[in-house]
Amino acid sequence: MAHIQLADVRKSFGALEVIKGVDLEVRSGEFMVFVGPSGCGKSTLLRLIAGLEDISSGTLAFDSEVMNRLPPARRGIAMVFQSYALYPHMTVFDNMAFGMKLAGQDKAERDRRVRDAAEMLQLTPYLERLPRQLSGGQRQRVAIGRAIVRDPRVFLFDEPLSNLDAALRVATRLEIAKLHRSMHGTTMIYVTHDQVEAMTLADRICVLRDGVVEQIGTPLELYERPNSLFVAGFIGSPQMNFLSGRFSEDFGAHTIGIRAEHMALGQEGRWRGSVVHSEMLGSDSYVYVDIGAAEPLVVRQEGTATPKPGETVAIAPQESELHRFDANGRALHRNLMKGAA
Ligand SMILES: Nc1ncnc2c1ncn2[C@@H]1O[C@H](COP(=O)(O)OP(=O)(O)OP(=O)(O)O)[C@@H](O)[C@H]1O
Repeated sequence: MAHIQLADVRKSFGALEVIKGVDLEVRSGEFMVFVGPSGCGKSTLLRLIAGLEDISSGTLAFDSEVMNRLPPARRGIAMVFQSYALYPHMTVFDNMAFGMKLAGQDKAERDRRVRDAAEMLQLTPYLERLPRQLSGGQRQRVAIGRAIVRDPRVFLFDEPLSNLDAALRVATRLEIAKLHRSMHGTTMIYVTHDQVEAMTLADRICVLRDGVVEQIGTPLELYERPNSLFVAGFIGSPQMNFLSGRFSEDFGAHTIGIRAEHMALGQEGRWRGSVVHSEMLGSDSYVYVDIGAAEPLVVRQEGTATPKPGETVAIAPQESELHRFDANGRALHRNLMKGAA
C-alpha cells in the first residue's frame, strides 16, 4: 500500500522532452488508469514510477519517501507487461515461485504464497503445467500471479491484455477487477488503449496528452464533465459528436458536443438531415445522419428498427446534455453557463 506523488516530473531522451512536468497523486489503494493517444508518454511515465527509466527532473515519492534514485528492486513494485515472458521450461508453480526463491524466501512461505495467488486467479488446476500447455489468458494470469506473490506496495500494468482475444480480454479484465478488490490497499496503475478497460477498472483516469496531464477524474466525471474538447473526444465510444460554425453559434460556444445517446430521431428537432448509414449492434443501433456539418452526427437509437439510408429525419438534442467549448477547446461548464445567465 503506497501513496504515490509526482511533482513536476520531467523526462527527456536526448534533446526530446517526452514528459513535460507531471504533477500527479495516486492515493493509497487506488486503481489509476493512464490513457492518451499513442506516443503521449503513458508507458514512459509508468517506467519512471517503476524505476526502469531515470527521472530527468522533479520528484517521485512513495509515502513521502523520495524514490528518484532507488533501484526498481527496492521500490516494492511489481510490473505486468503486455508480453508475459514466462520461463518456458518451468511449471506454472515454479514460474510463480522463482523470484521468491532468488530472494531467499523459505520454501513453506513460497508454497503458501503461490497457492494463495493461484487460488485468487483460478490457476490451482494448472500449477504443474508448462506455459505452452496454457491458453494466452491463463499465461497472462500466471504473469499476474508472479507479481502478486511478491506482495508489492504498488502494482504497475502496461497494457496487460492487449495480446489477448476479445473474449479473454473480458474474462481477464474481470479477474483484474476482482484482484484489486481482494488485494485491499494495493495501489495499482494501469496503462491501456482500451476505453472499456479504462472506464470499468479505474477509480480515477488520468488523461495524458503530449507529455502533460490533461485531466484527472473518475470515469464518470471525465465522461460527463470533460474539461476540454480533447478529453471529450477521447473518452467514450462512439466518440462525442462535435459541431462548430453556424451549428454552435446560437449556443454561445465555438464548438458544441453531444453524445450519441443524448439525441432522439423523430419528426421534430433542431437539426434535419438525411440518413447515410446505420449500424445495428443488437440491442441498439447507431444512425449516421448528414446535417450538412463536417461529419455526420451519430445518434444512438434503441432497437434495430432504424430509418433507411436516404430518409430525411429530424434530430432533437437533449439541451441539458450539450457540452460547450471555447475557441481554445476549453469547456464552458454548465454551472458557469447557468451562473452567467
Ligand atoms: N528509450 C527511448 N528513447 C527515445 N525516445 C523514446 C524512448 N522511449 C520512448 N520514447 C519516445 O517517447 C514518447 C512517448 O513514448 P511512450 O512509449 O511513453 O508513449 P505511449 O503513450 O506509451 O505510447 P503507446 O500508446 O504507443 O504505447 C514517444 O515519442 C517515444 O518515441
